[in-house]
Amino acid sequence: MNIQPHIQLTSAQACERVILCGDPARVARIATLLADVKPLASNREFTSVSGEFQGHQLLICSTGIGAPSAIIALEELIKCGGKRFIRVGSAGALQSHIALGELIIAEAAVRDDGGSASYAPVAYPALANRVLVNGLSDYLRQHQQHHHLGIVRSHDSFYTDQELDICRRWHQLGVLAADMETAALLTVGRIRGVAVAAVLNNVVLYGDNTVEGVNDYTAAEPLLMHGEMLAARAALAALCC
Ligand SMILES: O=P(O)(O)O[C@H]1O[C@H](CO)[C@@H](O)[C@H]1O
Ligand SMILES: O=c1cc[nH]c(=O)[nH]1
Repeated sequence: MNIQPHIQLTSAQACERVILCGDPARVARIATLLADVKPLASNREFTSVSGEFQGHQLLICSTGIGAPSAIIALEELIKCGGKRFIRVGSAGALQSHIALGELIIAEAAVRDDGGSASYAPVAYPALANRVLVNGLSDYLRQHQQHHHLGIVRSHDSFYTDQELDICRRWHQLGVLAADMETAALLTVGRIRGVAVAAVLNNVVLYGDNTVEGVNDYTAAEPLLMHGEMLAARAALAALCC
């Protein structure tokens, strides 16, 4: 049984259903929704726990920031038996009708990342798994939670001098929000034949300062924590239906 070099898991911890998130601290917060939680591994940016939800075994694993580490986590989790993945992430809105803490379900993603480009030309679409997308939106609709469905953009840069112009361009094209991992996860998931989707918590209003918005995304911010836990509940429902 080979131990995967980065996530430090083996197929002995096999779990078909997986929640992915960027921040390792989010793993413990999402795990409060599970029963029988067991810490599995913590290596670099990859922290994982297992647990049970409504009779189903699940794994939660952090992926760090950006496409390369997200792809590494996805590839190694697939080797450990992962088949269905939902990213519970955060994003910055690219449209002014998206409020703080509101959720965005990615139907597809603009591939402005370098990681997915090493797998397929950018003309290859980054498309979410339809069953998981429906599961996420069904849960939010049933719980009367206003949410958004559409295209997000995944990027590699935070601090270039062109960020405002880049955001304005994708805003004009109707893209809903920006994150850094969704496009890579959707692309590599498709290529590997596993189901992947993403539900993103809006932590920055369109037009507001991105750095300040990301800085405010802490466990002390109730609106953003509400969005995070709602995203996690929707992901659990979609993975376990
Ligand atoms: O909160 P997570 O899931 O990490 O998502 C977003 O936050 C990070 C940037 O601050 C990037 O990883 C971006 O995709
Ligand atoms: O623009 C943004 C805001 C939050 N997180 C991102 O990845 N991008």
